[in-house]
Amino acid sequence: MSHFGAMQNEIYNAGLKGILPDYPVDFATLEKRAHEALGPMLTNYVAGGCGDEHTQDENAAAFHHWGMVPRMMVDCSERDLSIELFGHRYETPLFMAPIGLNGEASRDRHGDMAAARASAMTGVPFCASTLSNDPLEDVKAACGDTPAWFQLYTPRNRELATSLIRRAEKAGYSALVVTLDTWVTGWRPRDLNASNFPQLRGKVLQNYFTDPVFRSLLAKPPEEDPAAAIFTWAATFGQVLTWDDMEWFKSVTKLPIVLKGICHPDDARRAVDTGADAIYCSNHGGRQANGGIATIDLLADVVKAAGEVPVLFDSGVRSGTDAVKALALGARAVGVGRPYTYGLAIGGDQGAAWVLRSILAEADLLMAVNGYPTLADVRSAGAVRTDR
Ligand SMILES: Cc1cc2nc3c(=O)[nH]c(=O)nc-3n(C[C@H](O)[C@H](O)[C@H](O)COP(=O)(O)O)c2cc1C
Ligand SMILES: O=C(O)C(=O)c1ccccc1
Repeated sequence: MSHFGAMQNEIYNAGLKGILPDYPVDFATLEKRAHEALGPMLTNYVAGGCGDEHTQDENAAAFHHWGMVPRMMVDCSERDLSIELFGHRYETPLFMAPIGLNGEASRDRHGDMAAARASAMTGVPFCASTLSNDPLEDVKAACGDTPAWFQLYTPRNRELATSLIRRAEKAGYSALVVTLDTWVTGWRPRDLNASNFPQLRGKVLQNYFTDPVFRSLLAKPPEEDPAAAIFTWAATFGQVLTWDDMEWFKSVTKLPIVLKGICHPDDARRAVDTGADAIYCSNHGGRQANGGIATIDLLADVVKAAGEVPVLFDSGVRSGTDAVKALALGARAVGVGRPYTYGLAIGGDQGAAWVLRSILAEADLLMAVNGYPTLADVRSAGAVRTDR
């Protein structure tokens, strides 16, 4: 039964002894502090989105036109925020979305390890990105007892793709999240104006540089000739996937397959028909396609089309309230993206864990005051669109 809301009393009680929190609990202050810590180049990359960033802004803003109706005289002195996914019971309905730049976000440049430790501390599962400053084996080990998932950017070279999948299986990841929406990078004015793309400067490529198949493609090891290794990475990075590829994924691994980037109900149905174990409704935080619709506004139709297949969600979640709204609209689990990376920037593992705990505390207390003791109650209460 949930204890997440207890963070509130801990903060007030510490205040009685004159101790203020080290980190903020609201997104606006968190973002401001993180941008100061990251500096302009990394801020451009993490905070930036595609085009004029309208889709990215809408992702967060659209939560405001969804509302929930409180219920009274319900015993919700205990709340249960646990969920079942891929045969495992998780204590929280959150997960840490894959963020390829975690490695660079923390001061020691081992932000993937710090994110993994935050996962171990909070029980919020970490979806480790293919793009990482530390190899996926080390990252998994740092997740402790909390299950972790591996996000795959499918290389054009299938032998390399297979090698990454085998490594993820061997390391003990319990799901494979295949990202569909980023075989080519969206048009990102902030990065373009600064002429800076971290991967092309050799950042976050350690999963490739430590891979035996990748290394076999090189004349010299990456340690000796990093420029050639980066060139080889760029040449193999972007594989366009089609529905026919599902057969290959199903043949190559027994891990549950999650398709990330699904926003259309027809695509959700196709994913189910071709054997996806979960659907991940996301527009990549508005970083890939501009001119899109806030993902939260598309979620309910994707959930309906997915039927019994669980739907994961991200894009624009900034608070516990946002998370509860996504759960009310049918998400099985809700991905926190930029907020935890900002936590890494201001306080490493402690900072990321603080952000996750704040979001959980707000969600728990919202369920308490709204009279929703379980996530089944949240879902049956639903969310109401207020602008129509
Ligand atoms: C800096 C950054 C790097 C990202 N890297 C990846 C990645 O490596 N793989 C992936 O599938 N998604 C990646 N994403 C997308 C996130 O998984 C998630 O969909 C997005 O952050 C959600 O939007 P939000 O953070 O605004 O809530 C990245 C997002 C950001 C901000
Ligand atoms: O920055 C991103 O959102 C991201 O995931 C990515 C990864 C590799 C190439 C381009 C974008």
